[in-house]
Amino acid sequence: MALLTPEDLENINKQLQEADSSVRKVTGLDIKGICKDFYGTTPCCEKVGIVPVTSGNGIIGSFSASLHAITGYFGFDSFVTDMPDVSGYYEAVRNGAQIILMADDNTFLAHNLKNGKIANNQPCTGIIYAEIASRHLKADSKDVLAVGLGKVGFPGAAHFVHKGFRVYGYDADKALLEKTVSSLGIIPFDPDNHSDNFRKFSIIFEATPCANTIPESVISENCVISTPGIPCAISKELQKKYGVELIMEPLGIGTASMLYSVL
Ligand SMILES: NC(=O)C1=CN([C@@H]2O[C@H](COP(=O)(O)OP(=O)(O)OC[C@H]3O[C@@H](n4cnc5c(N)ncnc54)[C@H](O)[C@@H]3O)[C@@H](O)[C@H]2O)C=CC1
Ligand SMILES: N[C@@H](CCCCNC(=O)[C@H]1CCC=N1)C(=O)O
Ligand SMILES: [Mg+2]
Repeated sequence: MALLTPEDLENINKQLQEADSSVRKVTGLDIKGICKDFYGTTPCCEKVGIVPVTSGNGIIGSFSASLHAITGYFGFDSFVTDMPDVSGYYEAVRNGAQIILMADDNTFLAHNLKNGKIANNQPCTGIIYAEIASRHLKADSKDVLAVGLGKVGFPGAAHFVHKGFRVYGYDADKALLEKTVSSLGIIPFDPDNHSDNFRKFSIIFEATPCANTIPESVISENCVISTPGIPCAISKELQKKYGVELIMEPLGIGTASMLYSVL
């Protein structure tokens, strides 16, 4: 399980603002606009209780504080409980939380106590990053390259398929790639050796825990790389050389997707 580090979360407000302006450039809408349009919901000051959780690797420095900043950015009224775990959950409900946000090492959830809706960060992240990329105003075709088909990547690839895109997919885990090819009907495509069907993409989606997974050969001018994967899927040089519009942010876009999906 790739866990966030406090370094990933530094200047979360700045990272969120920069990601928002990239989303606006690519789609003409900001993150709020995408979430509103996609989920058909809008926040009206729901109270969000953020509960730190000590299990497993324990509390991640600035994780709760980052969620507090993120929920505020999207117009929610939020608080972090003083206590963690069960006591924190009790404190959140007693203090009027309508939505609970909490994460252990495997699951990061949003639970709306009023309507019973619950969301998981992994599919919500894959789907919203795919949704953003699918709205690339200057896409040259409906072809998409999706690298990394795990708990975040698979739902993202599935979303592109449901939206009628032609998905070329790759995962280092051959068995997983095979499973995904048969279940989603995507086209297997290894970006590192594709001499047979050489091609470039204007929409690329990446969800792996590895750096530099997108080689120069598949990048087209002014392409969009929508990547929740940490660390970054391409080098700064390649990003500059091809005028790549990078949609990448460590926590906020996925959290917004979770929140809008439970309203
Ligand atoms: N930005 C955000 O909001 C979020 C980011 N993440 C990050 O997304 C990444 C993926 O998370 P999960 O899907 O939960 O992990 P996962 O382990 O379920 O999936 C990762 C997949 O990438 C594949 N992979 C690894 N190296 C590869 C390579 N070099 N080329 C192609 N495929 C490769 C693995 O075989 C695996 O199937 C992690 O870095 C995680 O930290 C996760 C949640 C939210
Ligand atoms: N229990 C800790 C939080 C652990 C979060 C682990 N999950 C991740 O790092 C996922 C969530 C989005 C990206 N990666 C705390 O309450 O401080
Ligand atoms: Mg995010």
